[in-house]
Amino acid sequence: MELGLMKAGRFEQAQRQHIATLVRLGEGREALAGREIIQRSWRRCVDDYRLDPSRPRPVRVLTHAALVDSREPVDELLYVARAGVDQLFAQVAPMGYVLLLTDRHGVTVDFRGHPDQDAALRRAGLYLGADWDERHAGTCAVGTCIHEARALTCHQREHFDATHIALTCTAAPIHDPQGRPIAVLDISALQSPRGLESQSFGLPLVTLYARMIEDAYFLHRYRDTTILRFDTTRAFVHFNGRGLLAFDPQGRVLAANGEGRALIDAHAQRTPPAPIWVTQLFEAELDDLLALPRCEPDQLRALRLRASGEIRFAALVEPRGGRARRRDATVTGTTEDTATDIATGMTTDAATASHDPVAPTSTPALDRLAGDDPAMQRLLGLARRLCRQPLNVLIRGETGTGKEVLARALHASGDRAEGPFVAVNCAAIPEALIESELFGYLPGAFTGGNPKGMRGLIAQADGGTLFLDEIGDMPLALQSRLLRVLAEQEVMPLGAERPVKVALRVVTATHRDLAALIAEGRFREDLYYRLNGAELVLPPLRERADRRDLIQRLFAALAAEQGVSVPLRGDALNALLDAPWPGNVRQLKSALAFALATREGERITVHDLPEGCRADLASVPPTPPPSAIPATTQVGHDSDDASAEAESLARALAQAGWNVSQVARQLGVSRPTLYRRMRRHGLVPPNRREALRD
Ligand SMILES: Nc1ncnc2c1ncn2[C@@H]1O[C@H](COP(=O)(O)OP(=O)(O)OP(=O)(O)O)[C@@H](O)[C@H]1O
Repeated sequence: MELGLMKAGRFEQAQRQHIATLVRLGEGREALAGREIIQRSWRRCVDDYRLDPSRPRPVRVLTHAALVDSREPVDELLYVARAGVDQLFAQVAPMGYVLLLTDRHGVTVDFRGHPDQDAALRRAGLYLGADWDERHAGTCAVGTCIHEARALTCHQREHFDATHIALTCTAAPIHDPQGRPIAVLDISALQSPRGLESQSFGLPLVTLYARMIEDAYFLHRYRDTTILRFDTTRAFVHFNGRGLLAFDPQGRVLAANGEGRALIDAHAQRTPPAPIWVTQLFEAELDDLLALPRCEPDQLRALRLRASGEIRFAALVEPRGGRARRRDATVTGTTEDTATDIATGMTTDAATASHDPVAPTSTPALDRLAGDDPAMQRLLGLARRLCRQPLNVLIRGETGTGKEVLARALHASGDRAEGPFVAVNCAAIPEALIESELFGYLPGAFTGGNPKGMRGLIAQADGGTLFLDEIGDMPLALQSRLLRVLAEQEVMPLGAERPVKVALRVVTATHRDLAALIAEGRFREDLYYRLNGAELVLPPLRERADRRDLIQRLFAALAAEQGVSVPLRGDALNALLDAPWPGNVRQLKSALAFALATREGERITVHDLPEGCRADLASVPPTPPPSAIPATTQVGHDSDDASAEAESLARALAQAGWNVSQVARQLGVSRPTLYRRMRRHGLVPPNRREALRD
C-alpha cells in the first residue's frame, strides 16, 4: 500500500508508530536502524536541534516579504537555472513529482507543481517560501542534503517529522564557481510506492540537472573570462565537458567547477593559499591553451594531466566580446577590485562584467560588503538592482559606515566599471578651491593656477562614476553649477567658452540631514531630487547583526596585510561585539589595527583593545542617526574652547606633517570631520595656501 494513498485512519496510525519509534530513540530505548546518512540526521534532530517528535509540525512558510529577501541573493542563479528547472520538471511531472529550488538555507525560492494539487502541496510544504532547514523541518532531502553536503533521497518514514512521512524527496546541492553551496535542487512527490528502490531513478537525474545548472551558472558568471572545458571523452567536450576552469590572461585559475576542483586537489601538495596556474595542471604552455580554438579539425586537443599523467580532451570557451575586461581603472586607485584567485577563496570581479540588459546583476564587489544582516542584505539587494541603472544614487549613513566603500562597489558592479571612479570629498577641499578642482580651468584662467590649466574632477570622471562625499558641504553657489552638469551632461571649465560633454553617474553621500538643510535654504531642493534617483541608507555598525562576521573578516585582512597569524581571543571578540561603535566600521578597523600593532602576547585579548572601544569603558555616546543630526551640529563652541581646539589641532597637524588621515586616526574622528574642524578654525594645509591667496 502506498503511504500517500492510505486512508486517513491508517495514515494517522503510521504517524503514531513513527512518533513512538522516535520517542524510544530519544530515550535511548531503541537503536538506530536504516541508512547511515539518515541515522546521522535523526541523531542531530534529537541531540542537537532538540526537536520533539511527539509534536509534528508543518513546514514553516516565509512571508512574501521574507521570500523576496531570500530570492535576491540567488536572483542570477534563478535566471540561469530556469531552462534546466523547466526541463527537469517536464520529465518528472508525469510521474507525479513537483520541483523545488531552494537557497543554501533550505528556503524554496523557485517551485514547479501541479495547480490541481495546490492545496495538498501547500499542506505538505511543497510550495514557494517553504523552509526545509533541517534544524526545524527535521530530516528531509533538502535540509539533510545541505547538512551532509551531498545528494540524497529521503523516502517516506526516513523523514523525522511525522508530518512528512508520506513524502518522497530527492535533493542535490548546487555550488557557485568558488565551490560554495548556493542552492539545492529537489524533486518530491506526495505519494510513492513503499520501497526506496522505487526512487532509484531520482538521484542520478537530480544530480545531473544540479550539475548542469551549476555549470550553466559558472559559464554565465565567467562569460567575460577565458574558460578551459575538459572531459575524458572527446565527443563530449564542447557541449558537455565535465571540467571547467576559468583563468585570467596570465593563466591564473580564478574559478573551478567540481571536476576542475578535483584536478586542483590532485595537484602536487600545494600549500594554501597559493595561486594555481592552469599550466600547473596540464602539460601545456599558456599559448597552446589560448590557441585551442584554432586547432584543427575540432578546436580541441588531448592534454596530459601533470599530476596523474592521464589524458583529458580540452577546448576553450572564449570570453564574450574578446579579452577579459580590466576592472581596476580608478583615478583614486581603489584596491577593491583587483582579481584574486581561487586558492584564496576570493571571487574576482572579472566575473562581474555584463552587458546583458535582462540578466540580473552579478556583483561580487557588493556581495563582499555584508554577512547575515537583514538590513544590509536588503540594502545590497537594492544596490544590485540599481548598479546597472542610469540613476544617480544618494547614500546616507553615519560617519564611517562604509559609504565610500559602497559607492566603489556600486561602480565596480555597474556597466561603467571599466571607466574611472573619482572620489571627491566636498568637506575636504577648501571652499575657495572646490570650483576649480571640480570644474577645471583653462590656461591663464586665474593667477596662481597651473599655467597649463587643469582638467577638473568632473571631466576626469567622464565614462565612469563621480563620487561626491559629504555633498551637504557643497557651497550653495556651486550647487547650481553642479545641477547644470547633471541636467545638461556637460561641464564648463573656468575660462572656457564652450562646455565639454561628459557622461557619468553621480553617487553622493552624506551623514547630514539634507531635508533640514533644504528647509534652512542651505541645500537646493532641485539638486537633491536630481541626486536622489535612489537612496541607500547604511545602518550603523552597532545595529548590524553581522558584526561578528565583519570583525573576523577585517581582522583576518589586517593580519594578512601585516603578514602575521595571531588569533583573536573570545574575550576580545565579545568586547568588540558589545562596543557601541560611535565611529562605526572605521573605528572598528582602527581598534583592530591598534590591537595588532601593540599586542603584548601571541594572541589578541581584551586587554590589547583600545579602551575607548570597550563597552564597559566607553563613555562616548553613539552618534545619532543622520535624520536626527541638527544642521547646526558644527557650531556652538564658546570662543575659549574654540581657540584651545584650534591650537591643539594646529599642533597635531604640524607634528604629523599635515597628514590629515594620520591626525584623524589619532583623534578618532573621520577625515571629513577633521576637515570640517580645520575649516572652522581657518587651518589650511601649506600646499593649499598658495592657491588661496588669489
Ligand atoms: N563592509 C566593509 N568591509 C570592510 N571594510 C569596510 C566596510 N565598510 C567600511 N569599511 C572600512 O571602514 C572605513 C570607513 O569606510 P568609508 O570611508 O567608506 O566610510 P564613510 O561612511 O564613507 O565615512 P565618512 O562618513 O567618514 O566619509 C574604511 O577604512 C573602509 O575600508
